[in-house]
Amino acid sequence: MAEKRGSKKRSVSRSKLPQARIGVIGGSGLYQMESLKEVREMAVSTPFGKPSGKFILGTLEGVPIAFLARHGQGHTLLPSEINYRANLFAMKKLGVERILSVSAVGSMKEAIAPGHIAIPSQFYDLTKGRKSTFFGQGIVAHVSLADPICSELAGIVAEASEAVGATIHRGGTYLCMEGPQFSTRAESEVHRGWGVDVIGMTNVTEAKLAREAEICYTTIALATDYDCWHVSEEPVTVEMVIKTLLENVALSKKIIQAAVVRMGEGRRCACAEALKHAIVTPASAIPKKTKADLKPIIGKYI
Ligand SMILES: CSC[C@H]1O[C@H](OP(=O)(O)O)[C@H](O)[C@@H]1O
Ligand SMILES: Nc1ncnc2[nH]cnc12
Repeated sequence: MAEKRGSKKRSVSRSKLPQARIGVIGGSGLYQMESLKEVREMAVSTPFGKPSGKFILGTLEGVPIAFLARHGQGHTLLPSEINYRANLFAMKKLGVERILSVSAVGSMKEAIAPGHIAIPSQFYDLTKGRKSTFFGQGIVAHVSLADPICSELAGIVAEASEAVGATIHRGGTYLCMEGPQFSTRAESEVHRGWGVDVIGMTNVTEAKLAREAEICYTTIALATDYDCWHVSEEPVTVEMVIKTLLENVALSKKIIQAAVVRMGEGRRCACAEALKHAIVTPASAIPKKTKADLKPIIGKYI
């Protein structure tokens, strides 16, 4: 069922959209979730343009899920081409409260071997000028990003990962580069010197927008390679990444399933109220159109 816009078409209001509690963003190698039941596809419109593709809505262990492949179903979008704002806004519109983000990453530490799962707690942003805020257009807000990952959700994922037999690394820093090229050896050495744990090209932008949308966010990062710093490994190639991904995609699906059954209904974390003291602009000064566009995000505060 596609959501329609325009004067001649009937628009579907947010309250009529099926409300999914958990969002799953699939990265490289994860384009669908066969275990979903009662599945249907939905195109969701946003004031920021089109998401990466149609959402797959369904249930997992009875819990409503919204799944989106961030690079598109055929992996047609570069990390820099992804419309992160549309993806996250659509998740909010669909009623998502928690996002599990599955990603391929390069490992910057010997101990994080290919095939291991990292659940980072921090990001370092080296992206270049991506659109990574919903604000502007007459409304100013500054959310806290000191702890960009929801520790409650990350804890659930860590427990779930261990339960399905994954080797996990809790905490650490995910450096998000712009890409699409992989790092030079010099960059890789510098990143290691900074104490970075894993490197990827997508997650920080999602985490920033999730926080603005008051959605809990955690990364399930599958280490696929040692980037290009490791003395006894060849520099990373797409072939290397895909091979490790294909060997481990079933593991990430098991982790998602085990995590979903461990999630209760309510949220005790601060993510749910991230905007409470963040909006600077008084409601009376926010342009009408901006208010209307951002209603799913700011509606409860203005
Ligand atoms: C296919 S290798 C590089 C590619 O893989 C990661 O994608 P994702 O985070 O969506 O799993 C990395 O960020 C790059 O986009
Ligand atoms: N080495 C690497 N650098 C950036 N993104 C990646 N995704 C998987 N491996 C990566």
